[in-house]
Amino acid sequence: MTIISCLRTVSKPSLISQFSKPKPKTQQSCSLVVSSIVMSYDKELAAAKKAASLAARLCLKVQKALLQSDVQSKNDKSPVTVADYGSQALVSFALQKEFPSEPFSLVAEEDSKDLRQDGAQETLERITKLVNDTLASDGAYNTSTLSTEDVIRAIDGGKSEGGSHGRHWVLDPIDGTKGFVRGDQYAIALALLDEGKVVLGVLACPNLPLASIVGDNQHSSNNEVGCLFFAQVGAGTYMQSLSGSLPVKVQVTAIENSEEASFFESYEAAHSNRDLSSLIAKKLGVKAPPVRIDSQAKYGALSRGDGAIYLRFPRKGYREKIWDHAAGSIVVTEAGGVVTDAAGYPLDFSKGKHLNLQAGIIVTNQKLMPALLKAVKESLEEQASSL
Ligand SMILES: Nc1ncnc2c1ncn2[C@@H]1O[C@H](COP(=O)(O)O)[C@@H](OP(=O)(O)O)[C@H]1O
Ligand SMILES: [Mg+2]
Ligand SMILES: [Mg+2]
Ligand SMILES: [Mg+2]
Repeated sequence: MTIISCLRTVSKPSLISQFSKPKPKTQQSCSLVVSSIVMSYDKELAAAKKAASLAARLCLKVQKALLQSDVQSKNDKSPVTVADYGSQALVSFALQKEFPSEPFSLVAEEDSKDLRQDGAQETLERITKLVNDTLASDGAYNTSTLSTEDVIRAIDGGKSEGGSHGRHWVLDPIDGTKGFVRGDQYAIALALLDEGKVVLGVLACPNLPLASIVGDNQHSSNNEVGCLFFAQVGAGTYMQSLSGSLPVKVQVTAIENSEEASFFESYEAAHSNRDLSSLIAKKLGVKAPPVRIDSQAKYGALSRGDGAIYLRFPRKGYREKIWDHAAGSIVVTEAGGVVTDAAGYPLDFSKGKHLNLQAGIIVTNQKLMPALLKAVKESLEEQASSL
């Protein structure tokens, strides 16, 4: 049996242990190969790319036609649009359609509570029409028209709590809702957790240019927008255009001198402590001004070497959600980057919907991480002592 065919036979971790029993010689050599090779999630990745691309198509359509009346108010005051719900319904529906015989678990940002209120019927019908129109324009799932109840059911497919056992899809149907409403950057972010670890991630960034958004390259002749980043554990990170170009392998920047680095932070000032990031940048000798964009498009941009650092320091008490970082983190780590909390610990996606973090999230390449961690530590101490 060749390495490739051996890999294809292994679709569940439990099968790996079967290889450890005494076996004919060919299977023994196969078990050695399997134990040293990471599992393949090709089928899941293909489904995730398809679902996220479809959701991106829906979002693009809505963003074009966005009216202020589409914006509802949620308890946490963040705007939720018909595109958030439509995107979640589509991805949830598509994944269930792709894997009909497997248990389905989806941890996702939205739920249908507001859509079940009196007066929300018209919004629900608009979402349902959008979902049906998008499915029909693609023709991929060969499905009959969905009812409003089907759409509610699909949205509420995302009620899982996640955790350290089994498989859970993790979805942010529109990350960067504020950017979406402004007409700026946003992402459809989909990841898969297996036994608490992120094993694949897809970021559809409909407004992100294919050319670099940082430094000299930003004046490239290629002004096409719409990127799809995808990564699978052990298999690297790739980018293609949402219009379907061939994927290219991407790598984080190789910069070793922090003075040449430029850094990303949130566009929204309320999402991260800018005084702290500018103190850190100063300690590192960073000369370029911060690049401020919404959503996990920051992780996508970093994965292909636009900029070198991402700094995120929410206010005290804010709890980060796994759907805001799961897909982005594997897209960066598979491209050779490092994603940790402010104390240098890896992010733990196995504890349910939230991440338990020390102070913030920092991202850079392996060479710059030690200097970045030192600058973060010193800056946090300085800020604390000045209070
Ligand atoms: N006060 C706050 N601090 C940090 N993050 C916040 C925040 N309020 C909202 N967010 C999160 O920041 C995400 C956007 O990230 P960014 O700042 O990188 O654009 C939002 O995702 P949604 O837009 O999906 O709600 C939301 O989950
Ligand atoms: Mg939100
Ligand atoms: Mg989000
Ligand atoms: Mg969101």
